[in-house]
Amino acid sequence: MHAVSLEHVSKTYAPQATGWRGLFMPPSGPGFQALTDVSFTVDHGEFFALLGPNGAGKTTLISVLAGLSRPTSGHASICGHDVVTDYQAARRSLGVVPQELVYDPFFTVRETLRIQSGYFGFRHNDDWIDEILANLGLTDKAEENMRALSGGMKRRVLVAQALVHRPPVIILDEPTAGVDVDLRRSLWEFISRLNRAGHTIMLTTHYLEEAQALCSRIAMLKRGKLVALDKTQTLLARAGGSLEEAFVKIMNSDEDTAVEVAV
Ligand SMILES: Nc1ncnc2c1ncn2[C@@H]1O[C@H](COP(=O)(O)OP(=O)(O)OP(=O)(O)O)[C@@H](O)[C@H]1O
Repeated sequence: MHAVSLEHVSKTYAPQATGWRGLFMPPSGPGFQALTDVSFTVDHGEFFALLGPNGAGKTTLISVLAGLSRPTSGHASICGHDVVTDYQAARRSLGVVPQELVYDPFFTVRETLRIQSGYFGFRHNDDWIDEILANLGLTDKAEENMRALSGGMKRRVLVAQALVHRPPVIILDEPTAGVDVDLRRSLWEFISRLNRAGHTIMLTTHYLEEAQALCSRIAMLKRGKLVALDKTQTLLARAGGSLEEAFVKIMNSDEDTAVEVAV
């Protein structure tokens, strides 16, 4: 049983109404295909990167795994639980750090984490909440209101929120976007520790040097298709340099289908 599994996953977004006609007529047209026949697996304990340029489909894929968006076809599962037919078990096995800073401005950090714990049925979770706060450098912010935190601090809370139910699989969607060097370091230290403790980590980032340093295997999406999947070292050896060179080479390849896929 894999930590994450995607089998022939495609996702087409429904057509959007545009212009003034949209006020009177239902949207028509083929919709937008954000993912096309994506298949891969991530094993337990892996530190895995999902890379791709803006609009490649990374967030869409994460939304499918988190049960926020239904695949148009294909199947996805977390720790063997189908994200559609066994949603609750799949969601309990997964912690997601979203790309956007979403938070309720009326609660303190601790209240936010208690509420999140409650969603997963954890009532007396303060010991674990304190441990997460300490590891993310948030202990002295615990009683502060969310709206009073800086952007980087809010991002730390998003990471904390994803961890309250001790999920075996953690997905981070660009966790270090707009984050200072100090937080970036402490964040990666903490995430690496979670990985060493057995958690499976899947991350998207535009900082390729982070993926190169942290991840043992890398997948690349281009216009919704999987175009590379291999061990980091193998990708580097093929490109003869850095991950950035490998990325640019693969993204500029005319091939629209998988070019370097190895499992
Ligand atoms: N709800 C939606 N309705 C229609 N199209 C959408 C929707 N969400 C995303 N898309 C489109 O799907 C494509 C993939 O978007 P997605 O956010 O998954 O890309 P991404 O790889 O995460 O990009 P980024 O690196 O910029 O975050 C984009 O062209 C986007 O405009």
